Amino acid sequence: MYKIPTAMDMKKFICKYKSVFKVLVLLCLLFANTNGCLSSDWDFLTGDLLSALCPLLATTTSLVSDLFKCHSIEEEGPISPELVEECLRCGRELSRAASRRGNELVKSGINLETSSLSMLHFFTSKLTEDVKKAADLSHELIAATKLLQNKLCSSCDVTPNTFMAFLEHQVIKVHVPSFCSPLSITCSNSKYRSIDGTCNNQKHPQWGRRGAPFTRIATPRYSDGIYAMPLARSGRQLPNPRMLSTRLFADRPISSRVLTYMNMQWGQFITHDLLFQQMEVTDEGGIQCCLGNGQGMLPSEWQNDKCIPICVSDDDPFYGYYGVKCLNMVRSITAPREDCSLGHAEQMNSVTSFLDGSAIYGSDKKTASKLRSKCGGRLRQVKKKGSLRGFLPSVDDKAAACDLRNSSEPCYLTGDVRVNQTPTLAMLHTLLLREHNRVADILSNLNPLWSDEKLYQEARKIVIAEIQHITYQEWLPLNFGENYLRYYRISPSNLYSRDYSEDVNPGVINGFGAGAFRFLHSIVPDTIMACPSKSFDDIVRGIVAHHAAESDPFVTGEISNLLFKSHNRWGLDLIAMDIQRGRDHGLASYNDYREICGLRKARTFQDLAGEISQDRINALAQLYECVDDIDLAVGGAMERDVQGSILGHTFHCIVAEQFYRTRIGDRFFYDNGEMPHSFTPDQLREIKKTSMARLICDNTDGVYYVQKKAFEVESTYNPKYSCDDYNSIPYVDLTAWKKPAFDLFD
Ligand code: HEM
Ligand SMILES: [Ca+2]
Repeated sequence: MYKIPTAMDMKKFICKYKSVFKVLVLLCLLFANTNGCLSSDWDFLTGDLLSALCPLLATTTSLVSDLFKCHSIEEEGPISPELVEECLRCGRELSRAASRRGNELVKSGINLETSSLSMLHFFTSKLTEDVKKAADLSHELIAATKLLQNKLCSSCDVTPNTFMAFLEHQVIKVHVPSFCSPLSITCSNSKYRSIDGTCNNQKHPQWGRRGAPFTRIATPRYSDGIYAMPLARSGRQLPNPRMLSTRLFADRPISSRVLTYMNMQWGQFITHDLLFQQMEVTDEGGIQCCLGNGQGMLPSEWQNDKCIPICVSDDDPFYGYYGVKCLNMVRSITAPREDCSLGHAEQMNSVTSFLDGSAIYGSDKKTASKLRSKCGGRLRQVKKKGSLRGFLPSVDDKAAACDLRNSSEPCYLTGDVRVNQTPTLAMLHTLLLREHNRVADILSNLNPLWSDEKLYQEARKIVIAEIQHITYQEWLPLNFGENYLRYYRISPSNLYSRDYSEDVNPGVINGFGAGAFRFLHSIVPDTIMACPSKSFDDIVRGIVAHHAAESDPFVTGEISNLLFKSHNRWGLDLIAMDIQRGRDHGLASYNDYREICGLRKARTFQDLAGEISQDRINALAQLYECVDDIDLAVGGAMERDVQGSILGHTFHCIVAEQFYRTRIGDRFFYDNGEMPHSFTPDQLREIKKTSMARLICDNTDGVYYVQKKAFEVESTYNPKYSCDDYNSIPYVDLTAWKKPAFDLFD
């Protein structure tokens, strides 16, 4: 049933690294005493519940008490299957007790009622049933790992880190179906992508699917090796995220000279296609970690174990004025590992990792079906007076999904619940909804006998190809430079590419979603366009005329003080949240990522001089105790830009790696040739004519002129052209999709 490591295995392993252990033991002892304000409530739970729930594990006599002594290894038996099973059973009990406790806390009045409405919506975002089930299972496995660690480490010279290294080498597979069994997926030979991303990779059908754990390129730095928030090398707390935000990311938004607001908007849109890190919620509602109106931290006995609030100091330059001392923050949901093994926590991606239009079409079958009109291959849309084109449909229960002042305000339904974050994001969703229906109508005219299903799938395939083309042909080279595309061999090909590899995991890298890509929060301009009185076309015109902010460590107060404030006077700090989120996910340090990205690992702050300016090095040295402590989100943001890119070396490398995997690991990538689902050469040539400007021209009523490069501001080098000028803004002719009448069922 189990692949159980033997005591001998463990002893050999421990003995091999004995000298290292002695040093680590000291660190381990330090860790044990420095949990402080950021610890999860593990101690509380184990203290109170363990002896009641798990008498076997609570006893002080260890079943494997002599395991780590380095003599007479031959006499030792294997770690008993009973121990592992007992850890699993208790892990389940403990995590269920923790979730019951979470529900009770909300029911007893510790809820988010006093937050602004939009903040409340943010923290109460519901999990679908299957996502919740997987998240619950991962809690059980994490708790079981922790119990095993406690048991094995309690009476011996072993630290959390060495325990994890041991697990890594001797993975304890849990093949007890009642606890966890690896997904078994049967794939058909479909010509189209599945909605949930399964079966894209035929060798690893689970890769890139909705609900998959994020992939890692660096070992995590949880302080207990498993799930506890990271600490500084010294064992003390890492610097406060809000302090880092105010000291290093000044509120001084500088306009980008070249990039439009649309460039920022596309970035957020493709982010939402690639990943979604949902937060833990209870069955009774969102988790509150602060005293009602942020005036302080809840005492630990009232805090949910998933709380990771951000403390704010009394002299904070903004919140100090309002007496705010605590910003709510809750841990991301976690996923079981692909093989169900015990080990450190992995966070869950609750959308498909592929760049596959999941934000438009949904990542699960139920949502996908709800979004379809079931006629002519179209998506559901609503009509408005005075406009020939459709708009996004509304959710059934608007008040539950949106922050509304009155019920006539919109609250949209799309493939992604984050659509309502800003009006300009909803605008982009609308453009793509219209594009789908426009394409479906043309295909239907060309092939009147095609079924709704065939039209939907073909239109979806074309729209996804357009999204991929715009991203890889226009957006990536503009933001990260042509060199980067060449270096990673993902430059647009003349026609087909043949680079698909079923050995490349298309999953989203944890350090990309919880670190590197979030740096682009700095290009959010200070006026987030929120003008419901403007017409749709006005918003589109505005978005290609307005500038994005410069990509630098200066960010607008709109997101560093006022996020989700709605009618309140203060909101959240997205920069502090990005830093705290990186810690929540146990992301390796900036220094570790430097090394992965080919730079020399810094031993002193001064070693950063090649990438970071002296004044920023000085600021970092004042805030962090040790160069190894620097968070990825902070160190990466301080680096000078790589030539031709809006990112510094380390972020650039992580982002490049991600877009490489997103392309090479996607069997359905639009220009893959010689596959049963590949576009014909005529079709692909047409797809490659598309552009952001064309997408705007084809899906608005009254936008007649657009600059050719819509992600760049208008200039003499990038002038506006008429939408009717098909030479300057080429048009995608779909006649290549006309099939002979007998060709109905391919
Ligand atoms: C108006 C603009 C934007 C707003 C208001 C916004 C807001 C947010 C919020 C509230 C989160 C969740 C934070 C957390 O709980 O940890 C988030 C996550 C994220 N944002 Fe943004 N964002 C914006 C634009 C962008 C842009 C332009 C990019 C990149 C090009 C970006 C990349 C990300 C990434 C990678 C995540 C993590 C994925 C997720 O779970 O959503 N965001 N953003
Ligand atoms: Ca996706």
